[in-house]
Order: sequence, then structure tokens, then C-alpha cells
Amino acid sequence: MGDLNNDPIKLDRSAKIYVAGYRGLVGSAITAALRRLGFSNLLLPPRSLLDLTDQSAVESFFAAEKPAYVILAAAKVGGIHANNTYPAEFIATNLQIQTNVIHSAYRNGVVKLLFLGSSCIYPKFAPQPIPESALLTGSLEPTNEWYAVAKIAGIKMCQAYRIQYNFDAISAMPTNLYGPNDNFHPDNSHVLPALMRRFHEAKVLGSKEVVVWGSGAPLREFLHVDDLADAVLFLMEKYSGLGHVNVGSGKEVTIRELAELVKEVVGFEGNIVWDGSKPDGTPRKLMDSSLLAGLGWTPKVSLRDGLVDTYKWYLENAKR
Ligand SMILES: NC(=O)C1=CN([C@@H]2O[C@H](COP(=O)(O)OP(=O)(O)OC[C@H]3O[C@@H](n4cnc5c(N)ncnc54)[C@H](OP(=O)(O)O)[C@@H]3O)[C@@H](O)[C@H]2O)C=CC1
Ligand SMILES: C[C@H]1O[C@H](OP(=O)(O)OP(=O)(O)OC[C@H]2O[C@@H](n3cnc4c(=O)[nH]c(N)nc43)[C@H](O)[C@@H]2O)[C@@H](O)[C@@H](O)C1=O
Repeated sequence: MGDLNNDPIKLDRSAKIYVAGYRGLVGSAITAALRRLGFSNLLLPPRSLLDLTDQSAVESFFAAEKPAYVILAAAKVGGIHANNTYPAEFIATNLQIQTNVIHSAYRNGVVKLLFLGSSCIYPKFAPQPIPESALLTGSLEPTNEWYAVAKIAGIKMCQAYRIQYNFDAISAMPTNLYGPNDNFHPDNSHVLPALMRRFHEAKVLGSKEVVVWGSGAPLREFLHVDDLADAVLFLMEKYSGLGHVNVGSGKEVTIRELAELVKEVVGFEGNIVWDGSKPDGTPRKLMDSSLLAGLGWTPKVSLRDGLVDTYKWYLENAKR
């Protein structure tokens, strides 16, 4: 696993690149990075015109457009509460989207595809930092096992299509991400945007307290989405192995530390109250990203700078 079996490629700036999920946190950052690098032939159909759970629509799209490269950043995504509340949607929608896109990409001559998974594919009590080899060595975290099973199936599908059809499909496993265009829903989002919005609204309303879920003890590793976008394009050019590749910042904080940092960046001056009735989820999931580091990639954005950048974006763009 993790072996390199192709030479590095240089993506042709005029090649047709399909970014599935281009309006989301990850897809929008990848699209912006591609544009900055001079890619001019991006395929960006909105969900209203191409529902990726519709197998025949996906096949027709690929047959008509024949993209050269595909970055699969479309998925049903959410935080701990959403994963726990909508297990059927998390497993079924993700299996449908990834199966349709990977299969049609292969059938229609796509040169290379990158599939995005998540650090939640690893066992709840995996060794830390978590190496790629920890996959399928133990039980999953129950709050996100449905999503994780779909993502593991995506990794395996890329591997199977490489083995049987020689299709150049690779998989990247990002850690917890954040940045502009994140989902700031009060209940269904991830912790960082949820807290940013809650602290901001408390500041505006002059509230004395903000409630944060769980014990504050879990550790999480955060990566700014611009770093992820950079890593994705790096992997598209430099990696064509069978094994999936971890993408992390290498830095972890407790949820308590994160809450204090978000509070400071937003400028909320009241107290934090912990709601112990909410789940903590997995206690720790620091990724071992040494495979990617060994290929020559390093992250650039610190958590504090990333939070400042994201809060600026939130103030300018989020619906209030
Ligand atoms: N956010 C995170 O912390 C992490 C994310 N990832 C992975 O990164 C990828 C992208 O996640 P992220 O950007 O956060 O998610 P978002 O929810 O921000 O974006 C998901 C995108 O997928 C699109 N989409 C969803 N369902 C469909 C559908 N049926 N047809 C067409 N498009 C659809 C959405 O379209 P629309 O805009 O119309 O809703 C949206 O553009 C996912 O694979 C996720 O697992 C991995 C680790 C951490
Ligand atoms: C990226 C990753 O994201 C999910 O896993 P998670 O890391 O557990 O994600 P989370 O960001 O929702 O929570 C992190 C921690 O933070 C605590 N927490 C405090 N207060 C709030 C809060 O207000 N909202 C949320 N969502 N969490 C909160 C929360 O209780 C937990 O201890 C999965 O969807 C998984 O599938 C996945 O891929």
C-alpha cells in the first residue's frame, strides 16, 4: 500500500477538470486553487442540473463531457450530530454518489480521479498518530460509522478499479477541515463553524454564556481548506499509488482549547458552559501524514491564522 506505480504527471492547464461538489467547503477551495494556477477548462455543473445520486444522469454527463480529470468532493457531509441523526442518508447518499462517479469516470476514459474520504475511516481506538495501515484494524466510532463505512467502500472501489482496470484512481483522507464556505448550521455543522457562529451570535446579542457540546476533552486535528486544496492538487500530480494518503496538519488541540481560541478570535467576553449530555465522539484522531510529507508536501496555515481568515469570511458572507 502507498506504493508509487506511476511517474509524476503535469496536469495540462487546458485539460477538462470536473470538480464534483464545487460549491462546498472543499470543492470551492479546490476550484479557486485551480483557477489561481491557470486551469481554464473547469466543469462545474450545479446539483440542480446534475444530481450525483442519479446513476443515469451521471453516466450521461460523463459520456457527453469526457473530462480528463475528476476531483470527487461531493458528498453528504456533517458533524457529529448530523452523522448520528441521519445514518441512512450518510451511508446511502455517499455510496450512491461515489459509486456513480467513480464507475462513470472509469467507463468514460477519465485519466485520473481523486476520491476524498475522511479521518473517521479509522478505528475509534487506532494508534496515534494514525498511519494509513490502521484501516480496518478495529471497530469504528459509533457516531459516524455509517459515513465511515461508505468512505471505506470508496477507498476500496478506487483500489479495485486500479487493480482490475488499471484506472488511476487515488484516495486522500483529510483530517477535520474548516475555512471559507463551510457549513455554519447551528446543529448539523462541524464543531469549528458551529462555535464560530454561536460565539458571534452571543457577542452580537450580548449573551453571558455560550453552550459547547460534550466534555471539552476530545482532541481534534484541524487543517485549513486552502492547505487541503493544495495537497489535493499536489497528489493529483505526484501520487498514483494503490493506498490512500492521510492529509493532516500534524497539530491537535482539545475541544476546550479550540473553544477558547474561537471565543478570543470572535471577541466574545462571556463564559463557556459545557453540555455533557452531547456526545464527545472519538477521543483522539491525529493522523500520521508522514507519507505525504515524504512526497514533499507541508501545510502552511496555522490554526489561529486560519480562524482569523474564516471569521473575516463569515462576517462578509454568512447569512445573519
Ligand atoms: N468538512 C470536513 O471537515 C471534511 C470533509 N471531508 C470530505 O471532503 C469532501 C467535501 O466535504 P465538504 O466540502 O466539507 O462538504 P460540503 O457539504 O461543504 O460540500 C459538499 C458538496 O457536495 C455537493 N453534493 C452533495 N450531494 C450532492 C448530490 N446528490 N448531487 C450533486 N452534488 C451534491 C453539495 O452540493 P450543494 O452545494 O448543492 O449542496 C456540495 O457542493 C467530502 O467527501 C468529505 O467527506 C473529509 C474530511 C473532513
Ligand atoms: C470531520 C469529521 O467530523 C465528524 O466527527 P467529529 O470530529 O466528532 O466532528 P465534530 O466537528 O462534529 O465534533 C468534534 C467535537 O466537538 C464537539 N463539539 C462541541 N460543540 C460542538 C458543536 O456545537 N457542534 C459540533 N458539531 N461539535 C461540537 C463534539 O461533541 C466533538 O467532541 C464526523 O462527522 C466525521 O464523520 C468526520 O469525518
